[in-house]
Amino acid sequence: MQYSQDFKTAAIALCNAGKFIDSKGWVPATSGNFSARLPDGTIAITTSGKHKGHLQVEDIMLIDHDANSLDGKKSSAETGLHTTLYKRYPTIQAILHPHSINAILVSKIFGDVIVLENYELLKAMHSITTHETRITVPIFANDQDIPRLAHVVDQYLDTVNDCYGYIIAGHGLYTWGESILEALRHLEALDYLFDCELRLHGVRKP
Ligand SMILES: CSC[C@@H](O)[C@@H](O)C(=O)COP(=O)(O)O
Ligand SMILES: [Zn+2]
Repeated sequence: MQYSQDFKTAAIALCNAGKFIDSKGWVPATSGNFSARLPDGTIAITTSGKHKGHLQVEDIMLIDHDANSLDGKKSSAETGLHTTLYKRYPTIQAILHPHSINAILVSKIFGDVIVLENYELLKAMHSITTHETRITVPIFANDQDIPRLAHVVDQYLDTVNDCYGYIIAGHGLYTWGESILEALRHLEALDYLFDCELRLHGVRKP
């Protein structure tokens, strides 16, 4: 398979994102998956079962927007969650899914959603310009049936205007952005804000 320059650039950026995310302890074992949409609409995505902190360019593969492999490799088990988001949001170009402890703790403590408001760091989120903002991060029950889970997420997203990410209970966070860097910024900000809420609720020591 002859990969395009766009693919190679995205693959290197996803590998580097993985190193950073792993340095935070957010992708233990072989957990997590990442993707980036290329200008021609195809998607560079992590192959299944690799350690996401030690990714090599060969661990990134190419799929079409319906999740079909274009290079014969096996994509993430959660590919359907990525393609559903790309179909819904034409402007997003990257999706990151870590298994961060804070996201998991949040899902054990809060109910169907966690609300984040009056934090300066909310301005790290796309198009938010003031701390006087409230964002809602929904929490969905985990499900090994990915098409069914993708449908539940998609139905929820039909009902809201802005959404920066969602938590799968006991599992991890999905977040996205208009670039890999923006998705990384959203991930780091959300994890920090989850940490604030967990400390407020006495789950973590201040
Ligand atoms: C190591 S368990 C984690 C997996 O079940 C899954 O949730 C995950 O995030 C990674 O799956 P992958 O197929 O490598 O993309
Ligand atoms: Zn996962």
